Amino acid sequence: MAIVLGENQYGKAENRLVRVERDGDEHRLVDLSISTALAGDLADTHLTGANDKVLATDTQKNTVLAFAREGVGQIEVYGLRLAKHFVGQLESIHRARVEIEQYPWTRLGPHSFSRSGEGTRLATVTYDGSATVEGGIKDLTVLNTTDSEFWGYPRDEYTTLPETKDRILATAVNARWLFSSTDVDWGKAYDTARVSLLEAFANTYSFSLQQTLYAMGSRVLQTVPEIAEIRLSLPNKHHYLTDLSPFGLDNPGVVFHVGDRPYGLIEATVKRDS
Ligand SMILES: O=c1[nH]c(=O)c2[nH]c(=O)[nH]c2[nH]1
Repeated sequence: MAIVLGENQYGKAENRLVRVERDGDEHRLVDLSISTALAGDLADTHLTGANDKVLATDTQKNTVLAFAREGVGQIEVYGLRLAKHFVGQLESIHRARVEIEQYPWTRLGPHSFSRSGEGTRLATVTYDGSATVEGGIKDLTVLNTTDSEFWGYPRDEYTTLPETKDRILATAVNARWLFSSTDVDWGKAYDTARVSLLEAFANTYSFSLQQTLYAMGSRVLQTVPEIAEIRLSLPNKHHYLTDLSPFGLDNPGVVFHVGDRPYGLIEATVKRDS
């Protein structure tokens, strides 16, 4: 039986990096997690342990930190700088993937901040001679207290879910979008995509989370021309109306208990037809 090495990559995962920008009395904060992953002519280290083609993961970590000295800027640009550097560094490295998460902070004062819930910004840059950039957002928790129904689904011997003409709809948006170019105003694209997701969620009268997902994805494609497609993964954060009748109380849509798990997970890609 022949045994061969399959696909492989290696890197330093989840480098946590905070950069403080002190130009002036009002400081700015950049809070990131960066994961690097390199691939290429790396059979030797797996098969014989010869490491002459391996850019050490410790070196990758140091590079991530050293590059931040000069400035981070938009995370897509920082990712592109790093990915191109890694591929240029050793003949053996053919592809670099840099995944960045940027945690949001709200200003409290000139040098004070609080972590905010406006969603974690994501960027994944892949460089193998040409560059691919994906943006995204995760942990953007949203909720509509009404304008959500779910009914008309088939019933079989295992169906117990009552149909509803009024429910809470809540999710934590997890979205990734593929840019068709690297010549993009990254900050504007992110802000526009984020606002579009929120507006479409808030303004869609929903008959299913699937319908809301499609509306959210469509809105992003309508408002950010450089985005070719968007993948959405939306957990349905179920809110169950609590039965208060044992206590002699009614419950006209006031008290809910929130289900943790299991949860519905609604996922789809929305893309341009071309
Ligand atoms: O929006 C929903 N989509 C579903 O597919 C589904 N399934 C379910 O039990 N509740 C819901 N809600």
